[in-house]
Amino acid sequence: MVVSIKSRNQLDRRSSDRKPKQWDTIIAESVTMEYKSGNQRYQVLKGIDWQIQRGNIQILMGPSGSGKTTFLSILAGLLTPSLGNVYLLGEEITKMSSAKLARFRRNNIGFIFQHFNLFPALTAAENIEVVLNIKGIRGTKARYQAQELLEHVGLEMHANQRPANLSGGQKQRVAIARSLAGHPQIIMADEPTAALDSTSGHRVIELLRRLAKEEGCTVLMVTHDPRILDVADRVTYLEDGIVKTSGIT
Ligand SMILES: Nc1ncnc2c1ncn2[C@@H]1O[C@H](COP(=O)(O)OP(=O)(O)OP(=O)(O)O)[C@@H](O)[C@H]1O
Repeated sequence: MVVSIKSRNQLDRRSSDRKPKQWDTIIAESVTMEYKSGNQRYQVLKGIDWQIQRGNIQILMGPSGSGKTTFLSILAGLLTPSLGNVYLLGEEITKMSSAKLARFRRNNIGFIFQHFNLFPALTAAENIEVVLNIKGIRGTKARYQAQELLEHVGLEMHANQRPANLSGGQKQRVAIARSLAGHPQIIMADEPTAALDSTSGHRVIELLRRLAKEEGCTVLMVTHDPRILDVADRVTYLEDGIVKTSGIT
């Protein structure tokens, strides 16, 4: 896939340009992932070195099957790499026990997926309250914070609606509001605008931009959506299991 970007500054830099670790929210060191298929093993990720600085919006692009979702899942601590290390906010998540990692993810990462994953039986506000409850925020405080989060995404008037009564864009904004519960420092999103029409897509993109630029969240997105390039600080192009700086013009 050929995409255009405004400046070569958006391109990934090679490891010689790497900043000291304290500046980076996410660091991947030699990340390798092998899958097995019958007796065969094949490498989807081939020793990737990579990093993202705080407050950046980083986009991950690449052809279908190039390993974007696998890489995002490893960076999020949802998958363990075959080899290599991942550091989030200065902590090595690849060394954490599963309980510690689950706690770390809960406290620090907000996830946004293409298919919303909202609970259909719960209202927009309740969908957010559930996550707040998991994070130890309950009762009136959770109700208040859920309302505040819905205001943040412009959906305060829809707090009592169930997902079936919301448009795709509104559902995605509820999902974003939910991912912000507890103020995570990192937002990870897989195709957050893929299911949205142009207006809703732009609202979601603007929201993600505000989170990064006004609130210092680090946003990592897998996307094929060229509109997101307008707000991206950097674009990484993944191909054949490695990070390529070419292929983007
Ligand atoms: N659990 C798994 N077991 C075996 N192979 C897998 C597994 N998950 C992914 N793969 C394979 O690894 C490769 C990379 O998959 P991945 O989903 O990471 O790619 P992608 O770049 O996100 O693709 P797309 O843009 O189509 O979503 C694909 O060939 C896929 O079939």
